[in-house]
Amino acid sequence: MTASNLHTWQSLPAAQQPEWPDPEALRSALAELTSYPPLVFAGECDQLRARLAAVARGEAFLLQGGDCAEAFDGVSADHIRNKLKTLLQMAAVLTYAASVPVVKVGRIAGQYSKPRSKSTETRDGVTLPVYRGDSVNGFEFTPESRRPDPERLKRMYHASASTLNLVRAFTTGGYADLRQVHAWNQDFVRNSPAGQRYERLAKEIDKALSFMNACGVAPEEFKTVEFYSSHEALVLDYETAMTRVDSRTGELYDVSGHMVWIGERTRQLDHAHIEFASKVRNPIGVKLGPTTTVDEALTLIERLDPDREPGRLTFITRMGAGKVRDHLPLLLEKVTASGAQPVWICDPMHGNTFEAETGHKTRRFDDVLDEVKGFFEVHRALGTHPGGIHVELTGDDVTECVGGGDEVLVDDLHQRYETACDPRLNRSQSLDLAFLVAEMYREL
Ligand SMILES: O=C[C@H](O)[C@H](O)COP(=O)(O)O
Ligand SMILES: C=C(OP(=O)(O)O)C(=O)O
Repeated sequence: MTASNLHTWQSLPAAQQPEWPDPEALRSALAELTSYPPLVFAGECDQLRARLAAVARGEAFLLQGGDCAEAFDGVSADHIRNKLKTLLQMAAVLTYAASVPVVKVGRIAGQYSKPRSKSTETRDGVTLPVYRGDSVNGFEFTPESRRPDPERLKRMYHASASTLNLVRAFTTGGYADLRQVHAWNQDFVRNSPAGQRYERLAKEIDKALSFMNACGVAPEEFKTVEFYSSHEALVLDYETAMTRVDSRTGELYDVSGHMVWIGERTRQLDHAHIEFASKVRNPIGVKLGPTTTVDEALTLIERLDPDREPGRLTFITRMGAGKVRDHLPLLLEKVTASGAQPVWICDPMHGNTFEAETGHKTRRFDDVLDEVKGFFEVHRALGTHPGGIHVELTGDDVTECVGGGDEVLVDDLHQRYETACDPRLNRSQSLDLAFLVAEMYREL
């Protein structure tokens, strides 16, 4: 793969791209981005591919999660720590309670662009461009803020760099040390039912660690955590500007994140996003909604993983709780019969969104759980591996999804509804989900 054929996507239709009003400003921002250092190293992407290959073989479980849309003003130590803490707690639950190695991937350090159902938004008779993520325009409903501004692509790079820097510091500098399992459970979550359940599990982990310590075993793996970044590769100009030739191999890598995925709205086989993804060596995810046909899934494999390399391709199914049991079996059966071995994970969020009577976009925790259950049932019936979950979550105590052990009611939604786009699980709902998924995994 050479840099010269990276641009082939530009002759194809590209859905969901911003309409930048000033082409010269765009060119200048992209030229600057092209000169910036990579955010991740190609060798790390290869390492993640190897970890995902273990998931594809049924030897590990993928936990992918984070914000629906990261925001520039969310780049603070507290926000980043809380998100990471949530993922570390979920991973501890899954590893200990389901006895499976967990590959940890954040929707983090690059998740700044959103595909939208409509290109405009109307309020009180005023129509403006829709908010497409902080990489494109502002959330505030004013003409100035909603005007796409390519300078934001540079801010996205810097916000991703600061986030990743802190994540690397936390995960290798002692914060993610397994002996900190209790410390991750301080603050508001501690007294929730999930927090209390977690505390009991953390005590067991402590005991196991003390026992191993007494036996003279203190593996380095307990002190640091391998953690990877991922985001939707949506704004192709940005992703292209962040793609580099790997000096070791001469191959192209999108160095804006370790893993990138193509969304449900941009996975058309003859469109630009799949063409772009086919050119880079990163692990690639593709969202598969309920309308996905067997032919589409097989062609995606042909386009993105022609060598059938385990770990290269992850199918992220997001069918909806009411559809997963009907739509997933045929896809899974035919893809497996074709000899391909993608990783299959379940996004139980995007097929289960609805508008509550209060006007908030929300999701029911029970629907989220039911979709994961359906996903596990289908895999169990076909003898394939339910490889992981992909969740929109936050470490903060928000009220965006209804239900969970520390129940959020529809009437509570207005209290701390902070998302810029879709509703996320809060920390205790995320922990609830991890415990329930661990139970499902144990029963396989
Ligand atoms: O996260 C997914 C999509 O970007 C989101 O669901 C689109 O939301 P919309 O239907 O409000 O545009
Ligand atoms: C837009 C998203 O999901 P989907 O493409 O599945 O709708 C997302 O995960 O942010």
